[in-house]
Parts: sequence; structure tokens; C-alpha cells
Amino acid sequence: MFKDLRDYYWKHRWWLYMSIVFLIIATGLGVAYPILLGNLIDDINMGRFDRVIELSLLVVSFITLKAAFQYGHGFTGTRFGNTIAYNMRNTLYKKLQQLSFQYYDRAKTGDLMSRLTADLDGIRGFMAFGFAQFLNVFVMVAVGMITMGIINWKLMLISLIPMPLLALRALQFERHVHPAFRAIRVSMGKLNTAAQENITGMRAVKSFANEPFEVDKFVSVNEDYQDKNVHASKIWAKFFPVMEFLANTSIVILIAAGGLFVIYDVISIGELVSFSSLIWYIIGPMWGLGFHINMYTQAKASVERIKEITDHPVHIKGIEGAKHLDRDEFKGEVEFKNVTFHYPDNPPALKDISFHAYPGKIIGILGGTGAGKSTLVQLLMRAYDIQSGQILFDGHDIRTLTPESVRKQIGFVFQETFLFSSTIRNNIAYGRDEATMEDVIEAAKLACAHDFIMELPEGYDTIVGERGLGLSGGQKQRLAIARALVFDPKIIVFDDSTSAVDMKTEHEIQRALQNAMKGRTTFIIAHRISSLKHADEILILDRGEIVQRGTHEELIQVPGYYRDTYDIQFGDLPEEIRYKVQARGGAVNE
Ligand SMILES: Nc1ncnc2c1ncn2[C@@H]1O[C@H](COP(=O)(O)OP(=O)(O)OP(=O)(O)O)[C@@H](O)[C@H]1O
Repeated sequence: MFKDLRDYYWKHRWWLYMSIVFLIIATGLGVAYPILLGNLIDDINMGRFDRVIELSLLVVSFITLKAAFQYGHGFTGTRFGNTIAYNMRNTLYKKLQQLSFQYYDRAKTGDLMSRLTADLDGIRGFMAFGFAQFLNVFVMVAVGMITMGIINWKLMLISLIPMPLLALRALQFERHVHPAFRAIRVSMGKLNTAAQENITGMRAVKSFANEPFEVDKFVSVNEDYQDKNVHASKIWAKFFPVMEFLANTSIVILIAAGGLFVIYDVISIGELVSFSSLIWYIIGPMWGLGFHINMYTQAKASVERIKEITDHPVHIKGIEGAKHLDRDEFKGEVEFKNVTFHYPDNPPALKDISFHAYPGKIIGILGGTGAGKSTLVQLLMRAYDIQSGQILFDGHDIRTLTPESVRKQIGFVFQETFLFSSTIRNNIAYGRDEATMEDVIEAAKLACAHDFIMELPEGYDTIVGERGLGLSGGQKQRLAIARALVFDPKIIVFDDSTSAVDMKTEHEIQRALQNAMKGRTTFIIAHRISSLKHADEILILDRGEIVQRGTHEELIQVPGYYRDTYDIQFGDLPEEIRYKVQARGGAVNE
């Protein structure tokens, strides 16, 4: 475990060393206190009062010194644990940014969140205190036994008789309670996931009036969480009285045997008092043995869970000597050459795809659900590496370019718009820190979003809620278009951006799209002919293959998916209305 964490703590290891030394000193000083107390009692018992003040002051000084070293241990330990957790958190978060789409296809949000929080916290706790205290167990037992042995080794051996049993019971307790705690953690994860999903999907819950079902679902996971806690408490309740009994047996033996030793003048009454304090130097560590081991095993498991992420291979990265694609030099030419791609463990999602998009041209993509449209445009930004063929930007295979520079050339408008809980300005300028207010406004104007933004109470400073709550679907999409444009990219991709909006909004978005496409190589996935008809080439995909291609005029002449779609959308209209609607570039029932 320490080897795995070396990178995070090596530079700060002095905090750990200091923390251990301070704790050992505090433990050593703690031994002086019972001895001094014993001496004090013996002096009083024998009527020697001359050293009382001196000894009392010494006791106070030792207690104060011990407290000071304990503070030092706490301070340095916390510093050490927090520094490690801070470094690990940053590394982990950075790695999460680097991991590819392939990783996130399978990752679970709740699980990742618990690694970032609960697991890191477990490691922090162990490194801050757990480790030093684990070492201190041996120091305490050794110091306690030596000191008691010096006073009277026979009494020491007699009073420690129940100790092996106590240690055994503590280890048994750990063995039982460890899985119980693990079950509580798993159940806690389920509870979090249920609550998180419910809050995220509250609109769906309400629209289906499914609150009672959700409450029942939560009650059942909550019951499970409660059961797991009750189970752990039962283990606790079963083991602790026995452990307490064994610890107290030790004290009883000490008092009984020690009393006899005093009566027979083998030890003084003060020494018996010292003994009864010193015995806790053994009982305490035995009692806590299970707890320390538990803390260690949990921290070890957490390190492994974190290493799973930090050691996870990054699937998409620039090869050695990858070229940076300069945005001023890039013309916007895209070519797919016999591209075949499948997701891991899946049949091909795209088969032998070839097309050439010249700078400024529009490629329309149409096809049934699952045909591979979104996959095709995701390959443009090298979300995944293809199995065969080539994707070329201005003639360069994108695998020979740095992924960042490839992605910076593309403005993406996704099916679903994700907005961050921040101002509208920041959401539009997302990914382009150097964008000025003028750039943001210009992009918003092009995206036909400026007017509605100005009607909002705080204009561009309006904070949009999580996921953009408070804005309509059409408004969110226009913000997404503005965000894509603020980059002034050479390529722009629209993934079905108008499917979820009403006709009026669609018309506004269409206007925004027309503005956005000007001078850029455009890929537009759409189900509406009105969005596709201006394309220079339309690709019809079916089960990962291009089954038809051509311009609107060419495709409506031949039977196939495009003409069928056209007939469904325009077929019922009389000839002259059909003509007018098409000329307007709008949808059928506008
Ligand atoms: N992340 C993924 N992992 C595994 N398979 C995937 C993944 N994404 C998509 N697929 C599969 O790849 C195929 C193509 O999916 P894709 O999303 O590209 O289709 P689409 O044409 O965009 O569909 P839609 O119009 O419904 O969005 C489908 O069979 C789909 O199930």
C-alpha cells in the first residue's frame, strides 16, 4: 500500500515521521504520569509531605508536555493525511478528464463519486492517524510491559492472563464487523444512487405521477440500509460486553493479586496505583487491535479502487510526435476512407464508410434508429479509434494529430444540451476562456439567442440551473449552437438538434443553423427533410452502411428510405403548398 501511494506522500514524508515521533514521545510521557502518581501516594501514605508540591508540579508538567506532543501528532498527522488526499484527489480528477468515451460508456456515476469521496477519506484517515496509531500499539504494549515488569514482573504476568483472550476476541470482532461495514457501504451506495436518480429524473417521475412507486423504492433501499446497520450493531452488541468483561477481569485480577502483594509488602500501595493505570497501556491496544486492522484493510481496499482508475489505460491519446492541427491553417476538409468501426464486444456499428467533405460543404445524414449516425459524427472528434480505414482532416490521418487539436476544430451541437450551473455567458464561452463579451454576443446573435437572453432578468449574467433548468428546450439548443460557434470552428456538427422542439422553435433553430453553417464544413443529422435538403451530399445509413447517397434532387427521384421519408413528410400536401413549404425551408405543418 505504501509503495502504491509513494508518489503522493514521498515529498511530504517528514510530516509522517514527525507525527510518529510525537506520538511515541507522548506515549512515553504518559508512562511517567502513573509512576509519579504512585510516588506521590506512597509519600503521602508514609507521611512524607515535603515532595508533594514538587511531585504535583511534575505531574502537571508531564500532562502538559504530553498534551503538547499529542497536539503535535494531531497537527502533523492531519497535515500529512490531508496532503495525500489533496494530491490523490487532484490526480484522480485529472485522470477522469483524460479517460476516454469507452471508459464512460461503462462507468457508474455513483461508484465514481464514492471513490472520489468515501475511499479517499478512508485513505486520508489511515494515513493521518491510523498508521501512526497502529505503530503506537507496539510501543504502548512494550513500554507498558517493561514499566510494569520493572515494578513487579510477577504481578504483570498474573494481571495480563486475560489479554490473549481479549486480543483474540478483538480479532474475531474485526472479522465479523468488517463484512458488515462493507455491506453498509454498498447499501449506502444504493441509497445514494436511488436518491440521485430520483432527483435527476424528478420531471419524469412527476409527469408519470409515479411518486408513490418512487417512495416505495426508496423505502425498500432505506430498509436495507437500516437492516445492515442493525446487523452491525448486533455484532457490536455481541462482542463488546465480552471484551469489556475480559478487560475488567484483568483489572479484578490486578486488584485481587495486587492487594495481596501490598498486604504482604511485595509492592507499595503507590505502585499498585501505578499498575492500575499502566495496565490500560495493554488493554487499550488489545481492544483497538481489530479497529486498527479494520482501518488498514479498508484503506488498502480503497487504494486498490483508486488505482483501478489511475492505472486505467487511456484509450485515445496522441502518438509520439503527434502534430498539432493549427486552427488558422486548417481548411476544414474531412475524408472518411473505408472506415469500419465497432464498439468493444459489439458487431460493427459502421461498415466501410467513405465520403469526402470539402471545406464549407454540408453533409446530411439520415437513417433509422441505431443506423450509426451519432457514431459516425463522434468518430470525427476521435471519441473512439476505428478498427480499419482512415479519417483524414486536410489529408492528415487524425491518429497522427493531437486529439485536443482535432476536437478544437469541431463545434458540436448534441441531441441533448448540457448546461453547467453558471451564467449564460460562461455557458456560451465554455471551453474558450479567452472569449470576450463581444465574441459571446456575436455567437449568441448568430445562434438567434441574443434576443431571448436580453429578455432574461440578468441578461448574460443570468445563472441557469443545473442542466439548464429554467430554459425551454429550444432556448437551450440555441445556447448550444452559440457555444459551438464561439469557437469559430471550421467544422460544425448538429446531431438531430430539432427533433424535440415545436414548429415555431424549429424555425428559429433552422435560422440559427443557416447562420452557423456559413463558411463551415457541416455535418447535420436530421430526421426532417427540410433540414437536409440544402446539403451538398446526403448519406443514408442503414445498419452501419451507406445504402444511398446524393443530393436532395437526386434522392427524391429514386425509390428508397429518403423518398419514403420525403413522401411521409410532404406527400399529403397539394403540389403548390408542398412547393411553398419547401421554398421556405420549413416543416410541413408550419
Ligand atoms: N457506447 C456504445 N457502446 C456500445 N454500443 C453502442 C454505443 N453507442 C451506440 N451503440 C450501438 O451502435 C449502433 C449505432 O448507434 P448510434 O447511436 O450511432 O445510432 P443512431 O443512428 O445515432 O441512432 P439514433 O437515431 O437512435 O440516435 C447501435 O446498434 C447502438 O446500439
